[in-house]
Amino acid sequence: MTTGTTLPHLEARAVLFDLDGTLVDTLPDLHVAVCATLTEIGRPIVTQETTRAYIGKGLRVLIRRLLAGSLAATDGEDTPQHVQALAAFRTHYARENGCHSHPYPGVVDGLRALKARGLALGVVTNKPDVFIAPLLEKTGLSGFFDVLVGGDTLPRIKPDPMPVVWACGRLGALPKETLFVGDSLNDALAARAAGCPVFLLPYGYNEDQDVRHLDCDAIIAAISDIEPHLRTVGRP
Ligand SMILES: O=C(O)COP(=O)(O)O
Ligand SMILES: [Mg+2]
Repeated sequence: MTTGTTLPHLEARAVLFDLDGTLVDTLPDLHVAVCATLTEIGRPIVTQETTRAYIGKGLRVLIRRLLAGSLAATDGEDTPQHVQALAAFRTHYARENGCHSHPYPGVVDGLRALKARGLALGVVTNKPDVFIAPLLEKTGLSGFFDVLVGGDTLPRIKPDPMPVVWACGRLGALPKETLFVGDSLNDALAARAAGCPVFLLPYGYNEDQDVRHLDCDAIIAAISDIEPHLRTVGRP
């Protein structure tokens, strides 16, 4: 793993981005929707730091963790209360999505620079599909991406490599020519298993862990740090 000025130079045709915690700081929206959901089902609200720790493995796991009050609660059967909480969250988040969220510093400039170089760009997120386009629209990021893969596009989500491999295929690029940029273990595992080089950002949500301990090719400070370090193979 390298940081700062010692970033590796990569040859790339395409760049895939995680969404929550990488391109957009969505925690404020998610937290308002989490608290509204807990209130609706008669549970005490949680702190924003708890919501931050529970984000990452998709909506179903977020709800499981909230109802169990534990980061470890990732598997199991859905009870009627899970089903009720999931439905409530979808309603509340549809209202809040994009209202209090902002792209991180360097995102717009960084995406513009990559686009100007002719690279194909995509998003691979565990966020449910229905929320992706409205969020990109409200945060001024729609129009940059050639493919969007969400939490229900395919049978598997990150950390499985399936959505990453599929997105590479849609962009006409081999995984080894596609840089994956994310903020979490789910991203690093999915991208590595797919065969992509991986850059991670330290400012996002990584289920309470420090990304600096993860297997990646570089930790970068901002999306605008990427373009100077890419050699373009050519647009597919
Ligand atoms: O919805 C989540 O759990 C996380 O979404 P992400 O994959 O964009 O970080
Ligand atoms: Mg993320």
